[in-house]
Amino acid sequence: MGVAVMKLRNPPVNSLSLECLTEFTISLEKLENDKSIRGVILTSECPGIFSAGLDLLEMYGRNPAHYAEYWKNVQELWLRLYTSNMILVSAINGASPAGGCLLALCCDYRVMADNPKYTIGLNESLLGIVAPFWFKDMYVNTIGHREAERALQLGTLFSPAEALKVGVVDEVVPEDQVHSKARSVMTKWLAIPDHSRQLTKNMMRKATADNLIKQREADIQNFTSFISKDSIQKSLHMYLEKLKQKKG
Ligand SMILES: CCCCC/C=C\C/C=C\CC/C=C/CC(=O)SCCNC(=O)CCNC(=O)[C@H](O)C(C)(C)COP(=O)(O)OP(=O)(O)OC[C@H]1O[C@@H](n2cnc3c(N)ncnc32)[C@H](O)[C@@H]1OP(=O)(O)O
Repeated sequence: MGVAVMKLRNPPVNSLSLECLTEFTISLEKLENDKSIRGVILTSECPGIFSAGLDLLEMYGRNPAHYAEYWKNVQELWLRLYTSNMILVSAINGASPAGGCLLALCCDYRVMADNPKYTIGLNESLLGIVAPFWFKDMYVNTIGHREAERALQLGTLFSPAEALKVGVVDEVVPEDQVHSKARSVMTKWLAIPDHSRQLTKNMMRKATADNLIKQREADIQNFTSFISKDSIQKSLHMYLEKLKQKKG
């Protein structure tokens, strides 16, 4: 039926390393250019984890040129996903913090597994960093200004039930039904003529995408100088240590 399933596989936690981001973008571009493909189901092959988000090791202890290169690729993936002409449905089968949530938010429909261990949200503030304006714009578009304002400041990671209530996801289903539900949602969306759906999607998303497109270079500079600050590097160091200590 012209549907591809993209399974994220970058063990152990599907963090979006530079290599992973690049491969993701290339795969998406290939699918976009394949006229037989009308929809993509985005999911994960890592048990219990959709994606741990951006790779912290790409943003810690590197040089400014690396940060700039990394951020350019993060922007590129986001623009491709957010403005895709294809129908994107995410089957969120695990934890989905920060950049993981970003991937899901780019989709047209989000189905999440009903497992309270899995959380989703833009938790950047918990790391001592700030969600960039285009992450924020997409959050506002999805859950509204008030909810986004609160969730961004608190760095809220929502359980599936909370995520459904606030609108971060569209549907929560038993874990063993995530993929079948994503497929049935896709079937419904495929019934809509592509041209009208695509024009409508473009109308809804263009202003948000253009907001980044018109200031991509400045956004790269902002990221690079922000992430290079000693205080921010210290926060990331502490966060990475906390992740290590969690293991005991
Ligand atoms: C006003 C001026 C503003 C200017 C602003 C300009 C720009 C904005 C600036 C910055 C924005 C940058 C945006 C970042 C978005 C992000 O995505 S940041 C990443 C956020 N991700 C997280 O917080 C997730 C952290 N991870 C977890 O919570 C857990 O690992 C997990 C995903 C829930 C899985 O838990 P589990 O118990 O299964 O595994 P472990 O915790 O034991 O992890 C295994 C292994 O993996 C390492 N790891 C985990 N997450 C990441 C990651 N995101 N990147 C890299 N590595 C990760 C973890 O450290 C373990 O490693 P090991 O000890 O070496 O085995």
